[in-house]
Amino acid sequence: MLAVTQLQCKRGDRLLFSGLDFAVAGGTLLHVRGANGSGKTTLLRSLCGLFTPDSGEIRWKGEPTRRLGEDYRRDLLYFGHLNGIKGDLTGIENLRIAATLDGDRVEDSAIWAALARIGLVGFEDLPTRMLSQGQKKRVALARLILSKAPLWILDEPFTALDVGAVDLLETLIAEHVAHAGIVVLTTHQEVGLTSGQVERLHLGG
Ligand SMILES: Nc1ncnc2c1ncn2[C@@H]1O[C@H](COP(=O)(O)OP(=O)(O)OP(=O)(O)O)[C@@H](O)[C@H]1O
Repeated sequence: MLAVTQLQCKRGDRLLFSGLDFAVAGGTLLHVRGANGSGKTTLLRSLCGLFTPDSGEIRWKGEPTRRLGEDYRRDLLYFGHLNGIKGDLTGIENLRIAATLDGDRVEDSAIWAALARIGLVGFEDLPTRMLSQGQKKRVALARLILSKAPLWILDEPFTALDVGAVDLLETLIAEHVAHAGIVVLTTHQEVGLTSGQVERLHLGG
């Protein structure tokens, strides 16, 4: 479903990777690994169309992603280093806006339920700038519960989460893969799955 051929990325004069080939089918977790600076974030941003590779092709359902444009972005949920959470807005408002931007119609009751599942009962109506770092991250992660996108691209999603939130995120990832979704992620920890495939890609030789 997601296929990369002969991808090459440079940052300045530094060649991060070249000739990168891989394909990921539904029901698969692709764990991208490599040392600090090996290009993991650059690869994930390339997959999302946020960074332009020097050469190579990224295809989704057989079509080049640059040609699919919006049709690809609708199928994609990207979770980057920045939470993408607006501090002046409440958790409810943030998730409502995120869903609208993703092109999803989501009922408010589903947003309240997502925030409850992620452990934010009682914090739904506070401006998110009043939440702790971990709580802000939980608001952002609630997007995973609400999203209908088949492709999740998650860059270090476990950072700043406590044990309970780590367990929940592992469960969400496992459920997504079990429902034939694709997860591409970078993390320094192992992620267990109850069903589906785990594949590994190592950057940096
Ligand atoms: N905006 C930028 N301009 C120039 N070089 C950059 C830029 N962003 C990243 N780089 C360089 O590209 C290389 C790869 O960075 P990238 O963030 O993709 O690595 P990473 O494997 O995700 O690292 P980490 O594990 O530390 O998060 C690094 O050497 C970094 O210095």
